[in-house]
Amino acid sequence: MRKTLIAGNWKMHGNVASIESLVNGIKSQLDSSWQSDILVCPPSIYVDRTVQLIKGSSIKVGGQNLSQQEQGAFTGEISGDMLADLGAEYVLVGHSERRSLYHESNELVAEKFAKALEKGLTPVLCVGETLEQRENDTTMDVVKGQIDAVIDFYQDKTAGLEKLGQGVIAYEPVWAIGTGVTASPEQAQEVHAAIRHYLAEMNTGVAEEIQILYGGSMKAANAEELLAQNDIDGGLIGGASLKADEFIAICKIAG
Ligand SMILES: O=C(CO)COP(=O)(O)O
Repeated sequence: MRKTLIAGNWKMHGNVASIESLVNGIKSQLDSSWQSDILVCPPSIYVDRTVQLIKGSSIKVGGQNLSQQEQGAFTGEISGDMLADLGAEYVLVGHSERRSLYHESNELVAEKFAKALEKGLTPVLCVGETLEQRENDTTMDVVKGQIDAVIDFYQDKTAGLEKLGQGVIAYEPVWAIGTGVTASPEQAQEVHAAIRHYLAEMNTGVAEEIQILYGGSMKAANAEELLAQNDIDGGLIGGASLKADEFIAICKIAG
């Protein structure tokens, strides 16, 4: 039975005061009977503070990105060790904004995925197609390519699949991110099921167990329908995760 994961990606938003009020707002409304995991991914500079703020609650903290490098002369980069050192448990890799704005290739994202695992962090591999790719009917080719790169990073396919299975996948259609246009529950479920089917052809255990989150304009008003789909195991939420009441409403639906 896959556990639901509700994750907030705060992107480059917030300051000390707003993050304090956001975390306290979420914390104060948590219900200990909820079965889902709750994760927040602040900007890296606020990871430390967020970890302090969530203390005493079940909320987990993740980074939004990490370097594929171990350490050294890489000005401006954040290593997996640093995130883990501060108490982060997860890290996003390959968010579409990183892929498009910072030219992160599938291969680079695979390196980051591997580095995260090596450091004891759970990588959340973000995958998804642009509107043009969807219109050209290449959604699954794109998504498979993004997943294959992670598997192929390892010596053999069996090891690669096992490593992939230690992470989380987030399907985030680029056309639905920050646009207010959500994939319909059917559209999202179709891709989630296709991802699971693709993995099942290679390793049924990994396919059954891996959490596949949906991301792209998810909010309290559409979360119920999306989370009701068989292959949607949670959400990766941007804008709606910046408001405590809205985020908590989604967590409550996930229950
Ligand atoms: O990119 C996202 C989460 O990583 C989704 O962002 P929005 O929820 O703002 O569309």
